[in-house]
Amino acid sequence: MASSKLVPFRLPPLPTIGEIIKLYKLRAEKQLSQNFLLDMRLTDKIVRQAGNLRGTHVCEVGPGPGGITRSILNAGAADLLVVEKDNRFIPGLKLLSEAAPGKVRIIQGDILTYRLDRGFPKVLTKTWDDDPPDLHIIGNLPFNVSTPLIIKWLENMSNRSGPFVYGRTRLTLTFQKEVAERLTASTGSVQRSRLSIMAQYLCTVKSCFTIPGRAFIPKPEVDVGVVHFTPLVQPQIQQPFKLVEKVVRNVFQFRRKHCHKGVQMLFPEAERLEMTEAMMCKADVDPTLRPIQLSMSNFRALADAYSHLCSEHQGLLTYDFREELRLKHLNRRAGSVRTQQPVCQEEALEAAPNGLFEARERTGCS
Ligand SMILES: C[S@@+](CC[C@H](N)C(=O)[O-])C[C@H]1O[C@@H](n2cnc3c(N)ncnc32)[C@H](O)[C@@H]1O
Repeated sequence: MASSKLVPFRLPPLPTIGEIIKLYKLRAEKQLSQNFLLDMRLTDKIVRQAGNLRGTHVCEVGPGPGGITRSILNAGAADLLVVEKDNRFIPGLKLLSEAAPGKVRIIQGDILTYRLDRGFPKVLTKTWDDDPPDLHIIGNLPFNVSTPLIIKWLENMSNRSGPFVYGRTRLTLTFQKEVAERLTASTGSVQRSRLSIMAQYLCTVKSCFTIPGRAFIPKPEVDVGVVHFTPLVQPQIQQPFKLVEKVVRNVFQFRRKHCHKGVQMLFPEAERLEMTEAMMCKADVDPTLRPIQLSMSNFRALADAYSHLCSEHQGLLTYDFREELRLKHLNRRAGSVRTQQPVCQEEALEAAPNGLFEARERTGCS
């Protein structure tokens, strides 16, 4: 931990966030989904969810006018790296950096591509089975960035790359409330989805609190959930991320049907029924359970059984039923050109193997 850990720090009096917004004419860009938090009690509350920040290193993603940034500094962070895409916010962030000399590093860049594995000193690194490192990531990002970002970071977590080269780096992030509910949903809950399994097999995921939309300027259409992630020492599924993602995506394909329907789509049409039966038997999972009723140990058993089948059947791991469907459709179309029969996408779906037709019944993103 940095030596400033023991020295309490408070920012000197500064213009309020509202005044900063006026001073630098920081009108929120609707197309960038910018919504600002001006209430320091709320920004302090978000930052408290990360735990004790005294003397730690922090990366804040999307600081904007700097409300959360101030709370992080007041919480005693020794080193704060902020990554902000929109250059209009840089002068306001520089003002903050001058008020906290030597503590703030400003990067104007995109967090989706920024190399966080190079952003902090290597001495911070802890081994994976040790306690988490003195490094936290905190951010209130637009929803269209926070979801792809957490998916990317979950994969980084499983490979111990990106921000996880330092060990089990903790994350405190905001999401649209419905996404926060999916991330934390337990077995049987209607919010249980692909995101629930992917996040929970790798981390302890804690729903911290909800911020009503009216707390933001301008007010978004939705409420916001604050979620805290701590990577697990032992992931609950011991298979490569891509394999787990494939199994979970296929199972949730038909979220209202029995889970074997989604499992079927992991296999080429010719062997579909036989291999689905083999997989369900090996996993010892009741094929009539709905995807939301499957526990983490059911998903672990399914991923292990699929991995076993992939080791016995070359090419299975790369099989994608959507590609098979696409080729089938193209062949039919070529045939119809020859015979002057019109063929449309609807007909291709009707002719598709059992299950694909039901794909059209899917509700929302799982
Ligand atoms: C919802 S606003 C929140 C601003 C501030 N954190 C707050 O709570 O008031 C999101 C911020 O993230 C920034 N941002 C959006 N996409 C980004 C990206 N890909 N990388 C870094 N910053 C991004 C926006 O410019 C904006 O400042």
